[in-house]
Amino acid sequence: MTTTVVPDSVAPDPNVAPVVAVSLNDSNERPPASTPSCHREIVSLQDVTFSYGSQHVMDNVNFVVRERDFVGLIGSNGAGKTTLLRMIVGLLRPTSGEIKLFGTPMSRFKEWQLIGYVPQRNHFNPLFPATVREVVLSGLYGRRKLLRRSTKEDHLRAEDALKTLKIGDLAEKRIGELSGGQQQRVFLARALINNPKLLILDEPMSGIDTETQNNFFNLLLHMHKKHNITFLMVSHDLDMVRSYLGEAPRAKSGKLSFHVRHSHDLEDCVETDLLHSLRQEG
Ligand SMILES: Nc1ncnc2c1ncn2[C@@H]1O[C@H](COP(=O)(O)OP(=O)(O)OP(=O)(O)O)[C@@H](O)[C@H]1O
Repeated sequence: MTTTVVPDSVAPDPNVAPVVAVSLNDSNERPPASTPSCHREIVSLQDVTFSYGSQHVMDNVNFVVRERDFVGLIGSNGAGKTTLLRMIVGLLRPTSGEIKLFGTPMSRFKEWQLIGYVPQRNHFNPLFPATVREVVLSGLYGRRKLLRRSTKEDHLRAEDALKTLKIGDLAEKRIGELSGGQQQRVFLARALINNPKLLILDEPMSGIDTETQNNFFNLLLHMHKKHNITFLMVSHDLDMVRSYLGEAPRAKSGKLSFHVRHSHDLEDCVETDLLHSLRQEG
């Protein structure tokens, strides 16, 4: 099955426009000499500047996301949050500056399975021709494997992801028939299927009811605290973000604010298979 729901390539649209990066805490820029091996640099933004044509969006953004950080990216409408996430997942190219992923410059980075990405909510036509299972499976295919056939192991992983997100009973439904909250679960399952180290979420809670939002957020916090997942999440729900990440941003860049909380729950650097661990916990 080769259904691709999330666009895997976007023509870069270079251009103009500034904002200044101000680090409020230089511990973000300079790790202590004895940084443990499970606190490595996951995303490094170095003087990242971006414009769409003549429209400046951001200028000289510097920031580092470390392993086990939960980073909340806050900013007003049009501040450039989605644009920044799209650069980090390789869908847009910075006008200037450099992005490194897991210590490797973006141009040489190939391990895209380490990154799960849930874009801003799409509104699907109810007739969109993909089932929930196909959408989840498409998370495995990556950029270079779009045309490969799915294996038995792929299907087992999809099953795991569906059960973890409690959407197993929706597997054969068309994605467009689902409610907003159900669709968000499907896209989180799609992002989790590769057992990623970094999850990038663009307003994952928008348009879903408060109870579902709380459940969803608690699931994310659990993954952060207990399963070593690093998060970069855009959210407009300031109360929810601040309740976990604190009032004060770690860094500011123009209209963008980065709130950070580091997980210290597990001090060893044990690797776990996220889907299996979550299922075992029920
Ligand atoms: N494809 C595009 N072409 C031209 N301009 C764009 C494009 N996408 C976004 N922009 C503009 O770039 C700026 C940043 O947009 P972006 O979507 O990154 O902001 P955002 O912070 O995610 O906003 P929101 O909170 O509303 O989702 C906005 O002014 C927007 O109008």
